[in-house]
Amino acid sequence: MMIKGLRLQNFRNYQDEFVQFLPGTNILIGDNGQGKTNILEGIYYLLTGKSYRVQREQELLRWEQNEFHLYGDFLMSHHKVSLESHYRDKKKIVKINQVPCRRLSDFVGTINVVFFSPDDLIMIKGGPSERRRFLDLHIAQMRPGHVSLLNAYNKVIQQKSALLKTYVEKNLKYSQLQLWNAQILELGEKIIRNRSDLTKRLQNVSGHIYADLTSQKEKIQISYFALGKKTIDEALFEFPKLLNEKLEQEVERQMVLIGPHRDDVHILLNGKPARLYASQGQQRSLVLSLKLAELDLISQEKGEYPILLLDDVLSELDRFRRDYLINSIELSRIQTLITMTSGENILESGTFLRVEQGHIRRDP
Ligand SMILES: Nc1ncnc2c1ncn2[C@@H]1O[C@H](COP(=O)(O)OP(=O)(O)OP(=O)(O)O)[C@@H](O)[C@H]1O
Repeated sequence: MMIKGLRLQNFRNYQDEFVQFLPGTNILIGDNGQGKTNILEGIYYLLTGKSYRVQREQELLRWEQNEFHLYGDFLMSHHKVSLESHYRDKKKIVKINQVPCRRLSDFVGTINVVFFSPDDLIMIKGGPSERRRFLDLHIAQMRPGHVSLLNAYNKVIQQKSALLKTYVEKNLKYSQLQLWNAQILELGEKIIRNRSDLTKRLQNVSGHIYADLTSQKEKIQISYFALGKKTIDEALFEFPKLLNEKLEQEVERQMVLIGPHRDDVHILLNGKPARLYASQGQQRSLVLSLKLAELDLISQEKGEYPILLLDDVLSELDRFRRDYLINSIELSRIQTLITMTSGENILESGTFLRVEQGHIRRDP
């Protein structure tokens, strides 16, 4: 998969800018604060309907503007695909080949992307929601139905939470909560299965990569930890019982205590929780292994590598890991867009694109 061109209108610090990309490595080079990351963010938003950095589209609007447009030309299996995203008045319209899509899930995953930035270290040290987000974003690209599933599930959780907050005051009955539990069970089971399937595949691939990165000296184990149970089979078997057992406690605490919205991914490094014990360098290696595994899994399923976006990553890796990453990209001919600050001189070959105050030009 590759991106051939991108037009940004009123997106972040871009007024109206067009940029062409070539196969292989494209290096976005410039001083701090010129708009390098904004380009990657635009591509990521165009392909996933989400920003990697912020929750609200409002922040993506160029200051003082009330609408933005993004247009991208892509290649997938030698076919041209054009994607368009238009945001105005809190509404977004997305088009594939000029045809509007009704739902986000109709276009997410058309062209795949893997984003890697230093902020991703939060996947290791941050809370469970960061790890769930990583899984969900990957699954959504592979199985767009996962987006609808999560939306439906989150709505049910919100409705049940609202009911729990007024339960005593309105003198409600358990049977009313149990109606929501039936939906939590049905949707939650599918979410758990999707996430645990992906985790197993990630474990296989990233386990090998991590071992390679550490000359076979260190070992990682990754497993999906559902409903606080040791195995997925046990969690799914106990799910209906747990939902019933926790009702009283849920009423007392006024929150939904059982379901995949509280699950986690356990990452063990040499048998110990990475969240507690991994050093900075080990965290970087872990995230690098997971990202490379993501690339691999997408290519296994789609028959082509996704587009890789690397934001300020190379300068953070030591020589060995950087070379490992660059070799993997070059060997697999993955189209990669890399941001680099002027003067870093980490990469010598590739297409250089100079970014200066919201303007992009090809560097000779
Ligand atoms: N909504 C917005 N409207 C206009 N300009 C914005 C908006 N959001 C951010 N900017 C500007 O975009 C610039 C930051 O762009 P970006 O994050 O892409 O920088 P960068 O080139 O990647 O820098 P660094 O090397 O420091 O990471 C800043 O100058 C910021 O003021």
